[in-house]
Amino acid sequence: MIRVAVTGCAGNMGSKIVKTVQQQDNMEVVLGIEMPASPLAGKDLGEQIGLGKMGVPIIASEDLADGLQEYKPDVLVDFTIAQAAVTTVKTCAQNKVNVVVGTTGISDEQLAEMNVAIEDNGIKAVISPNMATGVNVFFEIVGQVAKILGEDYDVEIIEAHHHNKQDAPSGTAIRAAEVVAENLNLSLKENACYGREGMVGKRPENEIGIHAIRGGDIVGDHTVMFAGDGERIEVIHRASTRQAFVNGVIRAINYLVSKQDKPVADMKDVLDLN
Ligand SMILES: NC(=O)C1=CN([C@@H]2O[C@H](COP(=O)(O)OP(=O)(O)OC[C@H]3O[C@@H](n4cnc5c(N)ncnc54)[C@H](OP(=O)(O)O)[C@@H]3O)[C@@H](O)[C@H]2O)C=CC1
Ligand SMILES: O=C(O)C1=N[C@H](C(=O)O)C[C@H](O)C1
Repeated sequence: MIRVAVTGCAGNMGSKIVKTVQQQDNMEVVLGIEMPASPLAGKDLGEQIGLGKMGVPIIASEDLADGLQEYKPDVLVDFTIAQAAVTTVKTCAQNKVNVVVGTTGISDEQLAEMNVAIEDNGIKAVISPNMATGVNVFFEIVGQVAKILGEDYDVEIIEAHHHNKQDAPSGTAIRAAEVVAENLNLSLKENACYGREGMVGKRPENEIGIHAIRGGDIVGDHTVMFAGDGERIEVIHRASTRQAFVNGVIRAINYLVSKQDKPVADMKDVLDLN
């Protein structure tokens, strides 16, 4: 059995990941982790997320190192917030626990910090801003369209998410922008435009627009628009339930444990899209 720990275990994603892991024949949840000083600490995980008593504890994240030593997970899955994810990955690395990280809003510096901890301590990690199979195929299509159309088409990326989302733009929108930039041989840093307001003037050539909508319970929509003279192409992915992401997490855990041959992989590796 693959022993799984879940940070953010009572959150939108964490709670669904716990439920789906428990339905697998080859894995089980052994530990849940919540916010520092969380009132959920010490409670039974199953009882807190509607599964009934599981005999699996929730601990607060300040006790993570002790929890990893005691419950010995093979993999920890993190869907929390960026700063928490960095601390969690470092603690996992020091305790030789592999990680699957879906948390977004992670800066380049934070990602570098995580990668150093992973490589220095010899653990493995799958890190991806979107675990859904369809989104990872969407990235491939977006890359191909960008390459075929070239620089004559203006690229605008629009994402929409629920009103509780903390980070903007979404990690998926940023990855889509990176894919476009790579395929057009452009620097994303130099050409990204995050929203527009006021007398912004004529659209610069090569600009990659990125726009975030927040409202209601939208699970996650991403559109990449390629606008040319007299026509446009829109590549769209819409997630209608979070189960699409959770299913990817299960695939990532299995891949990490049985096939992964490099320290840091992403869903392209998991889905064999390389
Ligand atoms: N890669 C992917 O496929 C996907 C990625 N995401 C990303 O996952 C992240 C979480 O999303 P979502 O589940 O909707 O968010 P939620 O706010 O529902 O869940 C986050 C959970 O993490 C907890 N938490 C916060 N800080 C810590 C900490 N230091 N230690 C342990 N737990 C902590 C929160 O506790 P509290 O509520 O008390 O603050 C909460 O229970 C986001 O970054 C989101 O963008 C989401 C969906 C898919
Ligand atoms: O916060 C969310 O909900 C989601 N976040 C991810 C992102 O930022 O890309 C993935 C998904 O769209 C849902």
